[in-house]
Amino acid sequence: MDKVTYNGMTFVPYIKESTIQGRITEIAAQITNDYSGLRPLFLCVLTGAFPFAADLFRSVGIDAEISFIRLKSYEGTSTTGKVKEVMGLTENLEGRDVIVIEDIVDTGTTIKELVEDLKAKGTASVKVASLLFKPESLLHDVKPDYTGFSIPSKFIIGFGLDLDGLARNLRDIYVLEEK
Ligand SMILES: O=P(O)(O)OC[C@H]1O[C@H](OP(=O)(O)OP(=O)(O)O)[C@H](O)[C@@H]1O
Ligand SMILES: Nc1nc2[nH]cnc2c(=O)[nH]1
Repeated sequence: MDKVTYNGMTFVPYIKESTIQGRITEIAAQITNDYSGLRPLFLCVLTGAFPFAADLFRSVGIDAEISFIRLKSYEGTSTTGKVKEVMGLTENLEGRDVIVIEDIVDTGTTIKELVEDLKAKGTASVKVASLLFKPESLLHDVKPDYTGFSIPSKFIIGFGLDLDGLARNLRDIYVLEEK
C-alpha cells in the first residue's frame, strides 16, 4: 500500500481491505445472532456507507430488507454542524426493527439526529452499526451498537469515505499524514 494524494493532502495506509472484510464478517455474525427470527430493515446512510452496507448486508444469514437515506454535513475535512437531508425515506417504519448503517460516527451529530427522528416514527427498535467510531471526537451522548474499528480523532478516507467527493473508491482506509 502506497501513500495517496487528494487536493494537495497526503494520506498514508491505515486499515487494509482484508482486515476490514474480516471485521465485517464478525459484525454480520453478531447481527445474525441478535436478530434471529426478526426481519430487520437495514438503513444505509448515503453516501459514505454504501460499500460497508453492501458487504454487511450480503453477509448476514437472516431475512432482511435494505433502504437508503442521504445525509450531508461535512465540507472538506470538517463538519458544518448542520445535517442536511439530501434524500429522504419513503418507507413506513412503524413497528420495524431498524439497523442504521454508517461508515463513521465522528462528532455523533448525524447519528443523534437520525436516531431521534427514527424513534419518533414509531420504530420497534433502532440500532446503529458503524464501520468506524471516533470516541474522542464525540459531542453527544451516542455510541454505535456495532462498531468495526474505534480510531483516534484523525481524518480518514477510503472504503466509502471521501475528501470532497474523491477517494470513496479506494479499497483500503487511509489516514491524513501528520506533518
Ligand atoms: O458524526 P458526524 O460528525 O456527524 O460525522 C459522521 C457523518 O459524516 C459523514 O457524512 P458526510 O456529511 O461526510 O456525507 P457523505 O456520507 O456523503 O460523505 C459520514 O458518512 C457520517 O454520516
Ligand atoms: N472522509 C471522512 N468523512 C468523515 N466524516 C466524519 N468523519 C470523517 C472522516 O474522518 N473522514
